[in-house]
Amino acid sequence: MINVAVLGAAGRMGSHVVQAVEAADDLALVAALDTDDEIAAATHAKAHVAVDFTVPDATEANVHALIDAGIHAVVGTTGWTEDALARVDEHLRERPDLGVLIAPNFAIGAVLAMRFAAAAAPYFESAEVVELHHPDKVDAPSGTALHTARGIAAARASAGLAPSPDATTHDPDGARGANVDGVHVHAVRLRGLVAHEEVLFGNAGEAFTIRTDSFDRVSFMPGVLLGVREVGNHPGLTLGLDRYMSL
Ligand SMILES: NC(=O)C1=CN([C@@H]2O[C@H](COP(=O)(O)OP(=O)(O)OC[C@H]3O[C@@H](n4cnc5c(N)ncnc54)[C@H](OP(=O)(O)O)[C@@H]3O)[C@@H](O)[C@H]2O)C=CC1
Ligand SMILES: O=C(O)C1=N[C@H](C(=O)O)C[C@H](O)C1
Repeated sequence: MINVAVLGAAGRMGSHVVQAVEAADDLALVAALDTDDEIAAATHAKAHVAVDFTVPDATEANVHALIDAGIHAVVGTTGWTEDALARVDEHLRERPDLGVLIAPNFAIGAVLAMRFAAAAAPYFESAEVVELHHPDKVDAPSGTALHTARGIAAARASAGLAPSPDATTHDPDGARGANVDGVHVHAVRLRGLVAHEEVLFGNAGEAFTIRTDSFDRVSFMPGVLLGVREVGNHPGLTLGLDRYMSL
């Protein structure tokens, strides 16, 4: 039995994780924590793994506290910077027995979309990312879109591709979106949506589109549970659920 604590348990994602853990025969929910609760409560409850779906401003401090407490961490919260990831990596050197998984998206379709986008990237002159989310989301672009764009940019760089063609010289209102390592990323916020992404590739005379849709937050739960079950077998810092899958 794996004892699980959920941080952000009252939130949109955390409340789904609480239900998914409670429904799993091999997992025990031992702590459901939210704002103002101390990580110490997870220690007292003998948690082996903590799942963090909180807010970008809180998640790094939570992960450091979990490492200090000797608890594996599965993190879905977005907003991680390269510097913050480096600090977690450094901290984990003090605890080589612990695993921390930080994944921008736990939906299987989104994990595959990120991998497929990186695989397709060397073969197209143009690439852009459009992410579409519910309007209560606090960060933009989404963590998934950032990861997707960085993967495309790295694959293009490895293949020696020139920048995507773009004649724009006048864009006073930022209509071309965010520029993530040379890949333009556009964020839509619309009531009725949950989490969606399109990756657009173009060559002369053709287009290739990858699209992933999470219509319901239940779509993230199989990936979260995979992370909970596997994090103890993967010491150190892991970025992306694909690292736990045979892809
Ligand atoms: N990786 C993935 O697959 C997915 C990632 N996400 C990401 O997960 C995060 C959460 O999303 P969502 O559930 O929609 O957001 P919510 O705002 O619904 O939930 C966040 C919860 O965390 C609570 N909280 C804030 N600070 C702390 C803290 N220090 N300790 C414990 N709890 C805290 C909030 O309380 P309060 O409201 O009082 O501040 C709230 O209940 C976002 O970064 C989002 O991008 C979302 C979906 C999928
Ligand atoms: O806030 C959300 O809802 C989501 N956040 C994650 C992100 O920023 O990529 C994952 C998913 O897109 C849902």
